[in-house]
Amino acid sequence: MASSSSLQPDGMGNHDQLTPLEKHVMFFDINKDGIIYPWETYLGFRKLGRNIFRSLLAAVLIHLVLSHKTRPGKWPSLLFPILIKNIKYGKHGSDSDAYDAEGRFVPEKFEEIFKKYAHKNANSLTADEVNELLKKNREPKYYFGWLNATTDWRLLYDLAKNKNGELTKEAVRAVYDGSLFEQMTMARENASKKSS
Ligand code: HEM
Ligand SMILES: [Ca+2]
Repeated sequence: MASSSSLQPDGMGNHDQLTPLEKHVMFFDINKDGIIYPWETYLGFRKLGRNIFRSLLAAVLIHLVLSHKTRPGKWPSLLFPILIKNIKYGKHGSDSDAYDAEGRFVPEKFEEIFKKYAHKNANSLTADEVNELLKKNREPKYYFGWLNATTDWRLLYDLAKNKNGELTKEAVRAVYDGSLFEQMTMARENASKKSS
């Protein structure tokens, strides 16, 4: 049966039925109505500790790129909403394919990332290894997808690298199932409680 969370009209309240890609973006849907507006993305990035400028930039770019892909009809909405139930249409090329076309997680593709690029340590990626991954995943002449993939991975590396400058397999796994963002905000909140 469904979890105890209240069901929204579009079913977004029921986490059990969400695909991993839907869970990946759920953190940014602050009022959990199934739609992410640019100000929610902005606040999500602020919660993750990004500064005002970077958070604004991320919100503008993400919504310019993804809003129309997830909305029916050909006219853009001036509020640039992203509909979570259609987030699979936001998939782009030059990615790892660890999300399939339906937004499901593909464990083999995830394992492949570490088999191919984790040279120094089998369970983590250095900055150079992330760059190598991006170079190898790059589809020729498809600059848009590559730019998107670069932003995803650089951002992930920046936010989630450990004190040795490595991105652990655990952290990458958690970005795919959507739990990383909650974990990071909890860690930040605990750290600020301790220091106050
Ligand atoms: C700190 C914030 C974020 C980080 C670190 C992040 C990171 C990532 C990573 C590493 C991937 C996997 C790419 C691959 O498999 O090669 C990904 C995929 C994706 N992300 Fe995010 N993401 C963030 C926020 C968002 C937001 C706010 C949205 C939209 C509302 C979003 C939408 C997507 C989509 C649609 C994909 C699938 C792309 C594909 O596989 O082609 N992400 N993200
Ligand atoms: Ca919302």
